[in-house]
Amino acid sequence: FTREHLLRGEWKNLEFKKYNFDANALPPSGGHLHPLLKVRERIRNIFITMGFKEMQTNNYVESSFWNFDALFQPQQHPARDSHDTFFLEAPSTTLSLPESYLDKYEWKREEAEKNVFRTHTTAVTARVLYSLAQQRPFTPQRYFSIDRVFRNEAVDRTHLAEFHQIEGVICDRGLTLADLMQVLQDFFKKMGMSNLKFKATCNPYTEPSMEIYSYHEGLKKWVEIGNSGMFRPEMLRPMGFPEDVTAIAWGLSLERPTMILYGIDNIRDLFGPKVDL
Ligand SMILES: COC[C@@H]1[C@H](c2ccc(C#Cc3ccccc3)cc2)[C@@H]2CN(C(=O)Nc3ccc(OC4CC4)cc3)C[C@@H](O)[C@@H](O)CN12
Repeated sequence: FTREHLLRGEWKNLEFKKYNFDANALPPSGGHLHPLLKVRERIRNIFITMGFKEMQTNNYVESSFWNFDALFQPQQHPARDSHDTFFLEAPSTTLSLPESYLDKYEWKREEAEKNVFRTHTTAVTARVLYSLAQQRPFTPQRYFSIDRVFRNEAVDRTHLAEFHQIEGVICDRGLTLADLMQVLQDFFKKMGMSNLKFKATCNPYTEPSMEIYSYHEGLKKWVEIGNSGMFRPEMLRPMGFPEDVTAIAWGLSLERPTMILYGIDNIRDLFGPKVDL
C-alpha cells in the first residue's frame, strides 16, 4: 500500500481495525531535574542545617575592586591578566565603589574600576564581609554561596571556561585553624566524605591556606576535594572589623562532586556546549 495509493484516496475502501482506546500507551516521560541542580540542592541543605545563610550572588559581572583588590590580590598578580580573566568591553568600568573603603589603598583606581566576569564567588564574600564589618555591635555570622564563576582558561574534557563554585565562610571572634578543620570535617562528612587530609598551600587572600583531600573508597585513591584558609588581616582590617575578629572559609566546585556521584567523565555531558571540542 504505497504513498501514491494514499494520495489517490484509495484508503477510503479499506477495512480498518476498530481503535482500541484501552490499549496501554507509552508512559509520558515526566522530565527530570538536572544532576547539577540536584547536587546543588543537597549541598544547600547541608549548609542550611549547619546554620549558614545564603549570600546574594546574582551578579556575574563584578568590579576588579571586589574580585581582586578587596581580597588583597595585588594589581600586578598574574591571575588578573586577561588570559585568566574575562574583562568586559561595555560597561568596561564600574560606577559604584565604596569611597570610604577605597581610600585605605594605594593603587591605581582605574585598575580597580575595570569590570570582569567574576573569577570566584569570593568576590561576593568580600562584599558580604564588608557590609558585616559596618554593623555595630559585631555579630558572628555564617554565609554560603553556590553559583557560576568564569575563568578565561583553556577548555578540555574536564574544564570549561566556567564552573559553579561552592563557598562557605564563618566570621567570628578568635577563630583558629582548628575551627576551620572541624567545620570542614563536619561539612564533608555530610557529603559522605570523612578521613580528610590537609595540605598547606597559598591563596592571595588567605593565610594559612589548606588544600583538602579525602580518600575515595570507590576510586580507591585520595581525591582533592577543595581549598580553604583564614582570610588575611590585610583583607579584614581595612574592612573595619574589630582587631580580634577572624574569618575562615573554604571552597569546592559543584561539577566535580556531581561528575563523581553520577559517574560522568566528560563535563560536556553535564554542562556547556554540546560539541566535541
Ligand atoms: C580552577 O579550578 C578550581 C576548581 C574548584 C575550586 C577550587 C578552589 C576553590 C576555593 C576556594 C576558597 C579558598 C579559601 C577561601 C575561600 C574560597 C573553589 C573551587 C575545584 C575544587 N575541587 C573540587 O571541587 N573537588 C571535589 C569536590 C568534591 C568531590 O566530591 C566527590 C563525591 C566525592 C570531589 C572532588 C578540587 C579539584 O577538583 C580542583 O582540581 C579543581 N578545583
